[in-house]
Amino acid sequence: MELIRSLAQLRPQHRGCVATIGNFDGVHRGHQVILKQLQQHAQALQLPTTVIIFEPQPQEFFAPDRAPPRLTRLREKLIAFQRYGIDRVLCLRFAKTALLTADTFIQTILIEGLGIQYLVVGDDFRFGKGRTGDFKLLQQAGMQAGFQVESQHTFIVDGDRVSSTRIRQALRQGDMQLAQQLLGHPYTLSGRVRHGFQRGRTIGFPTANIFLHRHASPVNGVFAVRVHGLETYPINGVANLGTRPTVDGQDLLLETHLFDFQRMIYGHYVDVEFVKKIREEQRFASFEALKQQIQIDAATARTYLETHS
Ligand SMILES: Cc1cc2nc3c(=O)[nH]c(=O)nc-3n(C[C@H](O)[C@H](O)[C@H](O)COP(=O)(O)O)c2cc1C
Ligand SMILES: Nc1ncnc2c1ncn2[C@@H]1O[C@H](COP(=O)(O)OP(=O)(O)OP(=O)(O)O)[C@@H](O)[C@H]1O
Repeated sequence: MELIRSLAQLRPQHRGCVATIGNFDGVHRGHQVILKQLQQHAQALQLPTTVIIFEPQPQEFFAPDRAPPRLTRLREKLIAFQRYGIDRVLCLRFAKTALLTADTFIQTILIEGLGIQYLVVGDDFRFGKGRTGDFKLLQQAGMQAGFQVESQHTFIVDGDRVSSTRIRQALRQGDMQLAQQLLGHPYTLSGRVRHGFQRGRTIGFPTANIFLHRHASPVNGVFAVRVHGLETYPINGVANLGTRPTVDGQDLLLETHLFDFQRMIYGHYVDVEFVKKIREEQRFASFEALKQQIQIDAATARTYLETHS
């Protein structure tokens, strides 16, 4: 898969493709339907697939303080696109794209930049300055410029539209099963294991730490987890995602204690799959009280994972 980081990087060989546009936060089941459609048309037309995304995401650009925490960072989206067989990703800097009217967006990006032949979008897709562009406008432009546009029906689970907002809500409520159903895969956070303050090992719970480098996460609290990327099979564990109020922590940290595992894993890149929420993070009166609770959490997680494999 090829990543094209700006319009300026587009070359004549990138022209002629089957494309879609959007945030694709979570690359959830609604998005997956679009990606599948894209592939089918690309195969029929013998053209490559191109996904157009924006960085930062529009909400993060317009209201950075109010934007909800992302489900997937750029790296995770790219891994998902690759998994779904996408050929190219055009990642546009939204600061520039935000200024384009819908007509200019179509002309400069879709027609002159990519020379698209076929476009697939969701039925509520909006774009361009003031979100004035829609399926109808795309269709009119397509008739003039010679490309086809298809609108995909809203993908629904249990009577409601699958959306990144709904997935965030499920995660906030600790409903990992619903989140998985909407995502089409379990919710996972990835990162490199770093050194912690090493108090964990003094209480018998050494942890693999992943700094999330962000202010907010869609999930918080204590979870039964499966960690991928260390062995050929997943390793069970118990994790806390939070700021560790008991030890006056500040940064958002994902700390995982792996069961029956002793290897040094600093520097390893791992995927932590959130299987079951156990409880919210709390401030404990003492480190001893926290230790006792972690013992209970570990036993709860172990039992759950062993009985739900
Ligand atoms: C399963 C588990 C649950 C935890 N729950 C909490 C919690 O509720 N409140 C809290 O302040 N810290 C919690 N922690 C984080 C501990 O404060 C942290 O692991 C401890 O301070 C040791 O960190 P260090 O090894 O980086 O020094 C939890 C850690 C684990 C592994
Ligand atoms: N449930 C769905 N069914 C069909 N198409 C969808 C669905 N969710 C998103 N899409 C489409 O996928 C493409 C990329 O979506 P994007 O993430 O930008 O939009 P969105 O509608 O804001 O999604 P979300 O609400 O999930 O964040 C768009 O064309 C959008 O219309």
